[in-house]
Amino acid sequence: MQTRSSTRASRRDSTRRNIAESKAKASSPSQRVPPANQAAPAPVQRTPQQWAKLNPRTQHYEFGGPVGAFAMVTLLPLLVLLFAFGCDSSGYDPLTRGYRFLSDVASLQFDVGMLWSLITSWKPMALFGYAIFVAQLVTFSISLPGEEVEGTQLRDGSKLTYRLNGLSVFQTSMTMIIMTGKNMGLAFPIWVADNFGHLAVATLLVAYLVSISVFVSSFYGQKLLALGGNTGNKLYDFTIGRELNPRIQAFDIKYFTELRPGLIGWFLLNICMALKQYSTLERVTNSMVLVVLFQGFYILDALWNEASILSTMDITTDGFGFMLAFGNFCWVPMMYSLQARYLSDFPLDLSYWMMAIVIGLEVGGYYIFRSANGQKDTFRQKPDDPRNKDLKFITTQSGSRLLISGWWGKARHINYLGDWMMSVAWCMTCGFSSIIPYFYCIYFAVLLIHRERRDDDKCRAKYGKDWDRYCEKVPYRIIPGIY
Ligand SMILES: NC(=O)C1=CN([C@@H]2O[C@H](COP(=O)(O)OP(=O)(O)OC[C@H]3O[C@@H](n4cnc5c(N)ncnc54)[C@H](OP(=O)(O)O)[C@@H]3O)[C@@H](O)[C@H]2O)C=CC1
Ligand SMILES: CC(C)=CCC[C@@H](C)[C@H]1CC=C2C3=C(CC[C@@]21C)[C@@]1(C)CC[C@H](O)C(C)(C)[C@@H]1CC3
Repeated sequence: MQTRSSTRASRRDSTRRNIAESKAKASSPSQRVPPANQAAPAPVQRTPQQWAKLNPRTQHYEFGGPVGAFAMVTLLPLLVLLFAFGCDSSGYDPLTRGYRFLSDVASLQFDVGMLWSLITSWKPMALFGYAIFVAQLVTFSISLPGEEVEGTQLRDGSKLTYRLNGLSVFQTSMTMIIMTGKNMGLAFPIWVADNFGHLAVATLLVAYLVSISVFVSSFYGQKLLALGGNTGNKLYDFTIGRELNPRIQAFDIKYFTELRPGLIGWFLLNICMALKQYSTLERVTNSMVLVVLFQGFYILDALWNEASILSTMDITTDGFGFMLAFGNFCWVPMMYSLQARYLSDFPLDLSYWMMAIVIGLEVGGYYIFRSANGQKDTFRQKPDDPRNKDLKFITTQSGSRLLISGWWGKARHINYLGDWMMSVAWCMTCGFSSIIPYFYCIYFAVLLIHRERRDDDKCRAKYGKDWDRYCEKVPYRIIPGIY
């Protein structure tokens, strides 16, 4: 497995090479690359006909079309609220292990009056606190220095520049939060844990606000739209994302959202849950230590390897709409912190056997996830690297090469398998008494299976017969020999 510093160095080399090549090639204005720290490139003037050609109408729906979009905008937020307010540990239910409200819903004893009383008792302080958190992340993302790198080439020929300062944003915001909350002692994490539902509403409001603003602004000025988010159906386009790279000058809203509020918010909530457990138990259980460490490591790994996100479909292909705004502002912090939350309500110490299984799954999953992603990155971005020398590949007509040995010869998305194994390890830290913490690995399996199909469609459209040739050589999608 390659080391983290060599991965970073390789990315830096390739980024510099990209910038140098782009500068040399910059024959048309759209290929010009701005110097580091400069605002967004000057927009190229095009006629309305040229824009219409560049932004063709989307002909195919994904995610169940407008009906699916409606469900996403309404049902997913309700699900978050259900988990946030419903996981009330004061009752008892064998399946949900004490999460009373959920069992009320399951047994159809749901009381609308109860929901109304929740809405009317909502605490605006939660929105105030969350808004300060997001404003702080925006301020640090804009002001802290970081390496300037280019993203992949867009279909208008241009390349956008991104500033990689995720780790310094993380460190600085954590320091600020610790300094601010220090005088409050455990009162701060206890407040956060006790007001989880109110915070969930706040994240939801911010997600709606950001996605509505971005959707409205996509109709003004000359904007590059996402190929999949320009159907003309407003609800669908709003949900999937109409504009490809909404920006305020050099500040890229999609890039910021993808790696800052969700991941850092998730980390912070986990720490608060661990401190809440400490406040009631006067110690932290081994299960809580494991889940906070594992997820913290996953989050830091994502920030450390920040540049790799530039080639994911979320950045290169998908527009920025409600789905990504909601996913990152609300879904990731509120739903991904479920295990730590559960363990703060129902403390549990794992047996040595269970710890060994959980650690084994985490280490094995991380090894597959990181080395598969790293192998593809090195192969694509540093072709001369000696680590590539034994790898077999096919060359496609588009010029891109597809690996057919190493990790990418075992299954077409072996990296998803590693990611999913980690998700199972996290859920297992909660033992087997309740099904609630297992929501995460079940949802994640659905997300990854669906994502693999979308990526397969994208690659078939891009590579045509070469993709079929690749699929013949690497027949499995995610699990070698099984699926
Ligand atoms: N925790 C979470 O909630 C989530 C985590 N993830 C994780 O994010 C990571 C990134 O995933 P994702 O963006 O889906 O995409 P991948 O990192 O799997 O990359 C897919 C792309 O890689 C290229 N490619 C495919 N096969 C080959 C090959 N054999 N050789 C070389 N290049 C190939 C293609 O792009 P090209 O057009 O360049 O050829 C393809 O579109 C994954 O590890 C995933 O587990 C994803 C979603 C949610
Ligand atoms: C239910 C719903 C609205 C789903 C929206 C999907 C999003 C939650 C996910 C889409 C792709 C994601 C990625 C990550 C988090 C979840 C979302 C936003 C990611 C940032 C997690 C950390 C990884 O290391 C990653 C950087 C590879 C990853 C990128 C994709």
